[in-house]
Amino acid sequence: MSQSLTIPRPDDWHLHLRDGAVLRAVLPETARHFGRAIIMPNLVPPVVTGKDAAAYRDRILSALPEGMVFEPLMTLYLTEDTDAEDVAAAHKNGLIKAVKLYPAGATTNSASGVRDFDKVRGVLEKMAEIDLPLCVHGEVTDSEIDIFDREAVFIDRVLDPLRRAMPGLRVVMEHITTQDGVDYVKANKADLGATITTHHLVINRNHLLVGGIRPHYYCLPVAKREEHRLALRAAATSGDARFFLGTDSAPHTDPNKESACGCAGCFTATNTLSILTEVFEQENALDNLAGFASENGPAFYGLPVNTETVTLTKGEPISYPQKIDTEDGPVTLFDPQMPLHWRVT
Ligand SMILES: NC(=O)N[C@@H](CC(=O)O)C(=O)O
Ligand SMILES: [Zn+2]
Ligand SMILES: [Zn+2]
Repeated sequence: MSQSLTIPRPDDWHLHLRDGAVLRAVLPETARHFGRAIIMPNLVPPVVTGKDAAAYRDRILSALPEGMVFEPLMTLYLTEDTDAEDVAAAHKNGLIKAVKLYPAGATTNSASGVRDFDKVRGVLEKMAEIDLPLCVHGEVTDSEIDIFDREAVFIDRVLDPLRRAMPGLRVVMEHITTQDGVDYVKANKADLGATITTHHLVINRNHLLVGGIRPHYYCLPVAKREEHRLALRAAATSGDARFFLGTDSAPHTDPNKESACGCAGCFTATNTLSILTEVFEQENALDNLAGFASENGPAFYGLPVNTETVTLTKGEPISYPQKIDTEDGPVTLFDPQMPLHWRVT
């Protein structure tokens, strides 16, 4: 007997589309299944001003194939020179849905991020006033902090003090990877949410390092111990509305991944929904998939749930490409190392 599940069309609350040839190749992979996505601004150079975001949105919409419907939800990259009035104007005219904070040096293309939090105080105060959420890459960058501890240390040293200093600022902890992240969200109110990626529900650090180093499992924040993966699975499938899907699908071409100094990022857009459904089924939580993938994100961002639906049908394991070709070179798709039985129809 075939089993099927219909949910509102999902959205991706953390997505990297890049630009140019890679944008053209990866955009359909997301637009096929997702209605909207929060578009990360870490281009080179980054999307800093309202003007940059408007131009990037136009490039995304021009890259969308005929007949596909997709709404990019734009963000601005917070720098120490960001102008609070420009942010407010871009929010007022509906262009942006969030501002993104990268601690300088924390991840791919984060060099223009924030070093001195005093310099962005004015912007954060304005955001609290106009109720514009701050999305945070939550890792400290201090060289003496072990990479596996950087999220937990960020919560204590940066995030918690920042939230205390900015009451009223709504924050999304992006791509949480630890029990500490889960606990911190749970201990707070609905003004704090967190996105969880597909791949962090599937891999732990052994997948990355045992039996040979696997560059396509390297992302930031780096996958942690198994107990943390289990905490993320519990949070994502729990039905708690403060947790929602942000795939962090982050394409890099193979030469940039399979390198002596490979880039961080897992590309998951193509098979994300099938993987997620498999995970929710394994956790006996198929009833909570709609919340995680389609409802909790819009609720946090104050947007309507998509009215269209997608149906997932269970059957023989599906096939999907190993790589997506782009004019800049191939991009390897995330391999969940398990058969996927749920097809999106
Ligand atoms: N997640 C990643 O490993 N990489 C992202 C940046 C980010 O989200 O930190 C990227 O832009 O490639
Ligand atoms: Zn990040
Ligand atoms: Zn990201």
